[in-house]
Amino acid sequence: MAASLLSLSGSINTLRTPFPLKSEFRKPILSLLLRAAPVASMAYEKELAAAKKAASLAARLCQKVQRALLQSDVQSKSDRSPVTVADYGSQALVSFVLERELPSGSFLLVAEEDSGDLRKDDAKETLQRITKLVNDTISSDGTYTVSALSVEDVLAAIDSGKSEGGPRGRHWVLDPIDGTKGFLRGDQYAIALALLDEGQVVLGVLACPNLSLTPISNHSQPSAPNQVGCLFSAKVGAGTDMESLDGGSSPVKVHVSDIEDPAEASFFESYEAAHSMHDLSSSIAKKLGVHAPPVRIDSQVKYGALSRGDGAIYLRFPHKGYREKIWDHAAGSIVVTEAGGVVTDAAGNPLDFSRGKFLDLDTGIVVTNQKLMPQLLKAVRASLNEDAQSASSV
Ligand SMILES: Nc1ncnc2c1ncn2[C@@H]1O[C@H](COP(=O)(O)O)[C@@H](O)[C@H]1OP(=O)(O)O
Ligand SMILES: [Mg+2]
Ligand SMILES: [Mg+2]
Ligand SMILES: [Mg+2]
Repeated sequence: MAASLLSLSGSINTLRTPFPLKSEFRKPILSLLLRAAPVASMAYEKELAAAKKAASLAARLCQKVQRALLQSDVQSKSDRSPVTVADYGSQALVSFVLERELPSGSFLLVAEEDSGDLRKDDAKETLQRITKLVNDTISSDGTYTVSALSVEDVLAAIDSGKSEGGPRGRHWVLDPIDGTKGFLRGDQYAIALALLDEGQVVLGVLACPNLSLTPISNHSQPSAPNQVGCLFSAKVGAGTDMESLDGGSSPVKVHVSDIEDPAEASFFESYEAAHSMHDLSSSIAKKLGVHAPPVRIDSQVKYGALSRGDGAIYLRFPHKGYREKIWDHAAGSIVVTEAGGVVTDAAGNPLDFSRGKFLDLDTGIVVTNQKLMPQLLKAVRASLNEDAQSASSV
């Protein structure tokens, strides 16, 4: 309940409460929550600092692997082994850092990877590589005086991520590399880490090693190498910050686009057509009156870019049968909502992170600012109806 009340973000219309709330009660409850806001801004401070450190270190490991992958002329880009090494290495590092930075209390982590395949006989070499990468990254940071981790330590750290989540207690939620396809292409990917408290996302961090600090208006726009690498962080009731991943810039508050006219808006969608129905997005954008072509980016980097107003809308409509996982949206959604945006499913319901590993969604995920959301949901409904009608007439 306390965490639910602390999840004050955005407008009264997007306020999530653990019980149905009639509209006439929204105002008094909002003012109550506003009075509680200073408490909210002090909460989770240690946890946020630990999450930023964990995601930054994991990003360092991933960058090293991606650089080696792109420079190698032997390894084909379709070879999944480098990404496997980086996924596991990133997960082990995040779990290592969180456990050291927050030693008190039980540590529960819901994460994408587990050590099953790594314990097989043919994975010995891969496991050695991961262990070396993790140890090298820890010693490059220099803040932990621990002896080198053994392969068993690394396996145990990866397996800390076996929590199932749910509505009770605190659970960290991790995607060690979100946007595997982008990672392999040398494009965008993110390390996405969030904390759930009593089923609510209370903080989130997105490390985006290939995102430029300056706004992107088009995916293909190159940026100077020294301007690349962003860290977004958000805490309930405290807004969203962006800083450079290398620590070379101070955090700045970011805000979603304040565009009210969809004709001026641009929209993000998955780079991969297999991850989201591009036809449906273009039909929605057309109905809404959006002129600009879609900006296609991999991973939760889309949430980060949207939180600083690079684009105004994010549309995600996975193909039938795909079930969204909480680690693919927990960090991204709080980064956007704390920057003033709204994240809902296609029916306009807020995302519910309290049901375990999966999100129980109506059709898709839509993200925009508060002004555009009503029009966007109307266009979404119209396009989905058309889609259903044409499917039934075939
Ligand atoms: N068939 C699929 N449909 C939708 N999303 C997918 C599918 N396969 C993997 N994903 C996940 O979608 C996210 C990236 O999608 P996008 O870049 O299109 O936004 C990633 O979390 C990716 O997992 P992973 O974390 O393994 O990369
Ligand atoms: Mg993912
Ligand atoms: Mg992943
Ligand atoms: Mg994956």
